[in-house]
Amino acid sequence: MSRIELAHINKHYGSNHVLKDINLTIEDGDFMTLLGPSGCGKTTTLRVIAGLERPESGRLLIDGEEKINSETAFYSEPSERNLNLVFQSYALWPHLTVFENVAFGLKIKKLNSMAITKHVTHALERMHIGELAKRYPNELSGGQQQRVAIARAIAYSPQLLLLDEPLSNLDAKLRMDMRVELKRLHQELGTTIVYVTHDQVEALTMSTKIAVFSKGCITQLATPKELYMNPVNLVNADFIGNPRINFIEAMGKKIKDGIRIACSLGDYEFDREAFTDEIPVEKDFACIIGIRPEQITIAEAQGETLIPAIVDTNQFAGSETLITVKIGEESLMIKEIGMERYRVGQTVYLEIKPERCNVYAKASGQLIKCAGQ
Ligand SMILES: Nc1ncnc2c1ncn2[C@@H]1O[C@H](COP(=O)(O)OP(=O)(O)OP(=O)(O)O)[C@@H](O)[C@H]1O
Repeated sequence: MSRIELAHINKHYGSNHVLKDINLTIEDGDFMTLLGPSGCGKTTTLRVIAGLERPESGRLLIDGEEKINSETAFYSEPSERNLNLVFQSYALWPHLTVFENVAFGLKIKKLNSMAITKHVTHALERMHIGELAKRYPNELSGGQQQRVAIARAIAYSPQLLLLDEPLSNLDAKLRMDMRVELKRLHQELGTTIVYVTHDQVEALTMSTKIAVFSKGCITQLATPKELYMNPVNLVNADFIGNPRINFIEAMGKKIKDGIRIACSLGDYEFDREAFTDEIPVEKDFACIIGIRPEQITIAEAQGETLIPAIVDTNQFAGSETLITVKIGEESLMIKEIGMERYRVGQTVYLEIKPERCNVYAKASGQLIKCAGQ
């Protein structure tokens, strides 16, 4: 069992307030990813959990046991937290072989040699580096060393695994393989994993929950699907999704049971109603519509609710095609599965369904209507 509770954690480096009242509960068995751009406080949060940083205020509990209490100035040592850590810099013992590096922690736990061989072999195989067992770290590439570091952390079915950008040195294919392995490990062992990354694909593909960091704060805690579908503000909407979400400026009006959104798209007057519950805004307001590239559909024939647009570029991307279209001054990105179907300069007709749109208040940047409503 491993449940982690962070409450009101604040941390400064000099005058730099890097963690601003962090509150986060990581449930037993969660694969919790701390996601955000560089410098937003992800690693510092992980280091606080590990006991490598002391926050000035706040509490940390692991399995209900107090590990930090700033009020009583209590900070338990990293060795008392029963953690397995993998950092971006993997710190392998240079004088030990790969096998010995992975076996190191198991020897300290006093496992017999047969059990050690079994666990080490299995961990190396999981990381696809079984053939490297007899090599020394200086005979390995950065990516291979990184996988040895993960093998070392997972060798003894850990209950809690803290991983800081553990796949950063791997090429695209290996990273994908390792994502599958980590996800499988999580499913098989039910290990609680706290995973730091700025890579949204890693976050979306592996996590059960994602905490989005921005400038030392958590701005959203959600499942990958919730986060992708309904980012709570414009910053998160822009950060999640590749290709990026489209934003269209519009005017919003509060109506009975929902919202009316209107804007000019070239010569077309876009004016739609959407149903939603509470709208926390005044009657009329400036807003931004957010619509994902795969949520816009293209037709070749005209229709009353379809918006005329001109194909500007086509990007063939294997299984899908990315199309940019121009509507007057507006440029939109659309994603279609399959080969390119339209030529540059061709007039096409777009369908934008209001129920597929997120609507954000322009002034605050906050979500006021979710897609799916
Ligand atoms: N030991 C330190 N001394 C001073 N400032 C630090 C120290 N460690 C981190 N910082 C600063 O704290 C802030 C948060 O850093 P942190 O490493 O937590 O960010 P991050 O989100 O993990 O970024 P990255 O993805 O680049 O690793 C940054 O502004 C960073 O420069």
